[in-house]
Amino acid sequence: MAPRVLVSDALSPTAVEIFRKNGIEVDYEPSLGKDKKKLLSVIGQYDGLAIRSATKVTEKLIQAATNLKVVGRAGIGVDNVDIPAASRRGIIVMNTPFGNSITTAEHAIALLFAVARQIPEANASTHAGKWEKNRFMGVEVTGKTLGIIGCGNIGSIVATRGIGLKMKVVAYDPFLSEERAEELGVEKVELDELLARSDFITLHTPLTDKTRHIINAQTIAKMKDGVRIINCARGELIVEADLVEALKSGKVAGAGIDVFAEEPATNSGFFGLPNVVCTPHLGASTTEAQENVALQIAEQMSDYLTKGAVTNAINMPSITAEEAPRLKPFVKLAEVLGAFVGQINDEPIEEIEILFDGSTATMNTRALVSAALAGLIRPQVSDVNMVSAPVMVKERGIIVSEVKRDKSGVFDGYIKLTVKTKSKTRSIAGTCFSDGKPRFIQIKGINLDAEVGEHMLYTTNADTPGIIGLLGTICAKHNINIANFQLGRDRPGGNAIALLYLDEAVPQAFIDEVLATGKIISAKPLRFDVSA
Ligand SMILES: NC(=O)c1ccc[n+]([C@@H]2O[C@H](COP(=O)([O-])OP(=O)(O)OC[C@H]3O[C@@H](n4cnc5c(N)ncnc54)[C@H](O)[C@@H]3O)[C@@H](O)[C@H]2O)c1
Ligand SMILES: O=C(O)CC[C@@H](O)C(=O)O
Repeated sequence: MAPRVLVSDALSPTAVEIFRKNGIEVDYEPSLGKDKKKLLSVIGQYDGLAIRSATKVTEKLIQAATNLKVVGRAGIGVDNVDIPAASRRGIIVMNTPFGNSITTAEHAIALLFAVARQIPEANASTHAGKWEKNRFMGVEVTGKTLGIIGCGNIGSIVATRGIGLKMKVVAYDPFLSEERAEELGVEKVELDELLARSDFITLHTPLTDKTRHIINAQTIAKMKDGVRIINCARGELIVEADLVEALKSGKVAGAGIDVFAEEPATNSGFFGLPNVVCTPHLGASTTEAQENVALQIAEQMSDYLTKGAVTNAINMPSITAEEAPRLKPFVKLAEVLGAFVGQINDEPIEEIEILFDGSTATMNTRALVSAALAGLIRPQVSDVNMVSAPVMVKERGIIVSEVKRDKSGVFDGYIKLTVKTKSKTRSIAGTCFSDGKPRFIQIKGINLDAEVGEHMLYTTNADTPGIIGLLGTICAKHNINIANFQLGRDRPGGNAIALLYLDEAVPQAFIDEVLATGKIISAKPLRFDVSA
């Protein structure tokens, strides 16, 4: 059955064409995002949800979205999506991080000029037949200092435009390297210095716990008198009441506000202030940007729903359409390795190390780590996947480390999982042969070569004669067919293991009987998802 996607905000119709071209059924309901009740009642039918900013993807919506696999944001900010809730449910959230950057940067520059020269007010007055030449005295931007808070994609473009306008550009961004700052021609400074030196301040950070209310009465007090502030990022970066106060007092000479703490903003302290230029979240609203983001999100969502390729996901490592087929058997391998340890383990896990040897070290190991964690945690939480597993592992306080190394043995490449609990360290390694099927090649440091089947039995014993006969006899007694029987030991007479691939699951009576012989130390029935 073709995957189904709902477009619940006003995306360019290009998105619909692309979904259809990719064999996806699509319902285009551009105002549904505003109708929470109706959206809630239909969301369960869809595999994908394509949105802009009007649709709020809340935990409640996610709970009702029983088939949802991907949320695609045609734009950058994903603060209208409850990402932890989506991750817990294994739903990928993707955005289009570059499609509207230029457009938004241009809007910031447009607002900067509009504020500097009071263009909207002058326009209204002129249209009204007044000729108030003396009322509108502006300021030049040439030679002025532009302070950029958040110098990522959009902030960097604003910086280059500012430099083109002969402004002196300073930037505050803890993640901006000195090299990048130099390359852009901006001076990297601390926040207080930016506040003290800037004639214009423009905001370009995402909304996070650290950036929320970054502009408030205290930070405004540190600014130059007569500063002008532009916000094309998110409304909640500013304590709006504090800025309104400063605009009224003249401490802040003007503001260009594209985004509001509450949107749609129908009532705001900014409204009616003559020194404020407002636009209704138009930063991304150009034909070019809307085409870009619609096209990109529809391609990305289609690639994920039809080929398993992951691009620009917020909560999952990327997997390109080209690498998806090569990676697929190794994703399965990582999952079954995780599932092996997850099933034999009976204590809380403290640490997990995932070693990538040889060719596997050159693959997309972040995706493989996610797959191993999903396999590991699935025995406890059945509906976990590669998106939700890392979140769940983190929530449980488990330390995960990844090691890569050059080819070290006979295999072109293999993956080894080592899991530490309070009392034990367990390890298992596996590889994929050219048939694309996973094989276990080492358990507890003991070499073997075991095909992975849906039903398996793992036993440990002291290396003594008679174990094959013993297990074979009990299988025969329970009428359970053995597809494959693998043995291994660390040394003659030492620790030995057996891994049986069976045609069906063993009942508890079987395990009791095996243990009652006194020759088997432990016996664990295992189950693996071996579907392609
Ligand atoms: N008005 C609009 O229509 C519109 C359009 C596009 C994007 N946006 C908003 O603009 C924001 C920025 O977009 P972008 O593409 O430049 O994102 P980006 O991720 O490329 O850049 C954000 C920058 O902010 C920096 N940052 C993070 N925390 C910070 C902090 N505490 N202090 C200072 N800097 C910090 C990051 O290091 C990064 O360099 C988006 O998150 C979105 O909310 C608005
Ligand atoms: O969709 C829009 O119009 C706004 C998009 C913008 O806020 C973004 O974060 O990309």
